[in-house]
Amino acid sequence: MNTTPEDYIDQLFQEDELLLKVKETIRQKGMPEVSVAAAYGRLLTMLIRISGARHILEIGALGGYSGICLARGMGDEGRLTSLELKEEYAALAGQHLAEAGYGDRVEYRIGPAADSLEQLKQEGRKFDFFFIDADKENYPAYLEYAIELGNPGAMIAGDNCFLRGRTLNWDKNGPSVQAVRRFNQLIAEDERLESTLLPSYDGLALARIR
Ligand SMILES: C[S@@+](CC[C@H](N)C(=O)[O-])C[C@H]1O[C@@H](n2cnc3c(N)ncnc32)[C@H](O)[C@@H]1O
Repeated sequence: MNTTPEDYIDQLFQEDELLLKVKETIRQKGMPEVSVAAAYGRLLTMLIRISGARHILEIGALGGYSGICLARGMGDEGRLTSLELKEEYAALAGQHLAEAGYGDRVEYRIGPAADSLEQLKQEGRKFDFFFIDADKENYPAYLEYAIELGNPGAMIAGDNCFLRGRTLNWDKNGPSVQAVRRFNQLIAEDERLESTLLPSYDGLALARIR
């Protein structure tokens, strides 16, 4: 009997108690169970640690699972800014980040991420690492903002590039599918980026701003 590479990896690497608790709370509250795959969460921690990123921007907080993974890679100077549409989700994420020990190093901005991104741009804020994981129709716009708000050498990660197979199914052409295809194409072709796309789980785009 064969197992998938993803199941094999998930069995090898166990999530710690706090991350399991975040997932359980999301389940109990009836929130969407769409936290980043555990293996990609670990990858985010590693990328932030390796790159030394200090100013980190997350788009889509949910219950704080990826926020904890991002924060775990930060050094003492690291700060996480997280954009979330729903106030109750941001509150829960903030609670979990506090439990993880990062309560004083995370800022939540509530409302449509496009508005918060414009506000951050007006404030002249710059970031070293972006994790894009919110409404798919705005992925191309979020990528453009990330390039504008990124310091040279900043990294961009974007989750769900395959939309559970819909991106790869040419019979599917809804607005989210078209937007994610456009995002993937920009990731591949934009000359301001060096980039790749990891094919496991739901697909993770990785780029570095030149
Ligand atoms: C896939 S979940 C994020 C999961 C989270 N990054 C994690 O892995 O733990 C997407 C989140 O984006 C939020 N969201 C949806 N549309 C948004 C928008 N226009 N602006 C900001 N956040 C949005 C949703 O409320 C949801 O919490």
